[in-house]
Amino acid sequence: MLRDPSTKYRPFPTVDLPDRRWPSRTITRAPRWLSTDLRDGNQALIDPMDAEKKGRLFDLLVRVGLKEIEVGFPSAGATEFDFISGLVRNGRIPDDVTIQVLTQSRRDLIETSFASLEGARTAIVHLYNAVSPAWRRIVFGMTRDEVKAIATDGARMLRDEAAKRPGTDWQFEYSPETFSTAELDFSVEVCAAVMDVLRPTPDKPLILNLPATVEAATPNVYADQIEWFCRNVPNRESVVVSLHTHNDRGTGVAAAELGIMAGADRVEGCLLGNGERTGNCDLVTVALNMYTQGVDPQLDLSDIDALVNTVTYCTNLPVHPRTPYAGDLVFTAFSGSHQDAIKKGFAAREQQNDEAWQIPYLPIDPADLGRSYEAVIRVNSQSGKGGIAWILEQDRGLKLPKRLQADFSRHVQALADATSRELNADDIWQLFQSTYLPGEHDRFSLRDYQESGAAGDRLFVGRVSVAGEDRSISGRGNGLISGVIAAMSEAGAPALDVADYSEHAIGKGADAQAATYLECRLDDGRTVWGVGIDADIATAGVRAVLSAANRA
Ligand SMILES: CC(=O)SCCNC(=O)CCNC(=O)[C@H](O)C(C)(C)COP(=O)(O)OP(=O)(O)OC[C@H]1O[C@@H](n2cnc3c(N)ncnc32)[C@H](O)[C@@H]1OP(=O)(O)O
Ligand SMILES: CC(C)C(=O)C(=O)O
Repeated sequence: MLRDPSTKYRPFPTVDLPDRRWPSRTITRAPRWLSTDLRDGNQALIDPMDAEKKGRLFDLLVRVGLKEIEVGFPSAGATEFDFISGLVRNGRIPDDVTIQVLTQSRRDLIETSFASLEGARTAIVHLYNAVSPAWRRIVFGMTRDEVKAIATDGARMLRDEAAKRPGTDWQFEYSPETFSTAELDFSVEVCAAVMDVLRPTPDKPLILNLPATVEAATPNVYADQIEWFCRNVPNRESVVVSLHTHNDRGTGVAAAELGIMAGADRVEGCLLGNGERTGNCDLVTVALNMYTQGVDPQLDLSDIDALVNTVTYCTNLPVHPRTPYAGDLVFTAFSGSHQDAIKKGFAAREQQNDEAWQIPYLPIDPADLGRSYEAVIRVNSQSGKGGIAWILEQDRGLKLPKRLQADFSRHVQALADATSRELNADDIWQLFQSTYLPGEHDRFSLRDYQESGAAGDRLFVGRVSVAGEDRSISGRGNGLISGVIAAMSEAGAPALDVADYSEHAIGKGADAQAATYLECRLDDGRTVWGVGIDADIATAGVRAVLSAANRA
């Protein structure tokens, strides 16, 4: 890298718009969406989609609720042409969906584009040519007027081809490609010239699509450009202002959002942000960002995993696990303080009277996207007691008292450090069992027992195995637990002083079990926990005493 990058790269000029209004606006309704997955997305793939994949993706886009779908570049070749004409011929386009195709401003390509749409009920033909100084000089070697003529010549060809096919309801889109790096007044001049040819009206508007073909500035600059354009384009009421951002600086979504605030009506992009280089605007993210502000995006993203599966199958591109909303890990917390807050959030939600979503660290309810709460908390060496307790509660129905959570989390931490890997629910359950529940290496294990007596004076008589040898023991107490503790001293267990006791049911009905948690102090000042789980609540208590005795 250069020590002084200014010798090679220049700062992007700002727009002179001191009375800009977009910064104080908010997004209050969904824009018109145009999916270009099958065109801009497709042209950026290592292996462009075949007809089967294009068909699958088309069906997904329809299911999601996209009403305008750019289905390809018909003049690119037979695969494209046949797919598009096949959609039309085979009646695969729902009545409320309009397909769109892209073409350069060349007669043969425009004729091919119209031919691919033969018989369509309605269609949008999208014409483009680059207008910025660099493209004028480098790509076309043309003056401003010559570049404007590419656009107007193309517009005339669209008009004439459409006139030959009155059976189709034609709409037109014009993109001054490289808009965001062109002079604003020149973009307006070219668009106005195209409008002069196509003569749009408020009832039959022209879509003027303003691409950040290569993202070159902060998104506020793009918003200024859009607001400036909206103010200066003639007959604004006869124009649908459309945005087409790319993500070269990582702000394609932000630019689209600010562009909507700046007055645009329509947004082009791809599901999950596929597209040239770093991608197009990610429509899923823009839509769900709106959703989290309480605005209906008018897209159905309620099965995000199915969407991801289809998109990855069709594009053969992976989705990064941290991709907003759609990545595998975006609803998962590994770190202790996040887990603690999420767990508390869910507990608080149970007490809440309304539906308002306020779970720390989760900007959206995973369930709204068809995701379960299972993966919300996962455990590794960064995790804390709250997360571990959550997993035991979700997976096993155990509601550990707080100090037991802390006790157990030390064991989990030691295992996570020793293994240097994530611990799944099974690992955690096995560790819990080997730490607190009966096992073959226990000194004390319960064979059978009986209890008798009245309230306040209970007699426990039982048989326990002590280091492999069966012993009969008995003890009295004002309750069963104290009776067992008294009996266990006959078996050689250390004195246990109960500091805390709690119990709860696990599950419901005939299969329900009970869990008992016992915190005991020892004579030497240490604290040990005992846990008992049994179908019978009294037996769960007895097991908890033996568990504590074993751990003592
Ligand atoms: C920003 C975007 O994403 S634009 C969309 C880009 N998508 C694609 O290119 C995918 C499909 N493209 C293709 O299949 C082919 O490129 C085709 C069929 C369009 C054209 O192929 P070819 O005729 O072989 O030419 P090629 O792609 O090299 O085009 C370059 C020529 O088109 C000219 N050109 C570029 N854009 C335009 C335009 N919008 N209108 C008219 N001419 C144009 C160039 O100046 C160049 O002309 P030259 O040969 O006189 O120098
Ligand atoms: C053709 C236009 C809309 C385009 O894809 C771009 O500029 O990125």
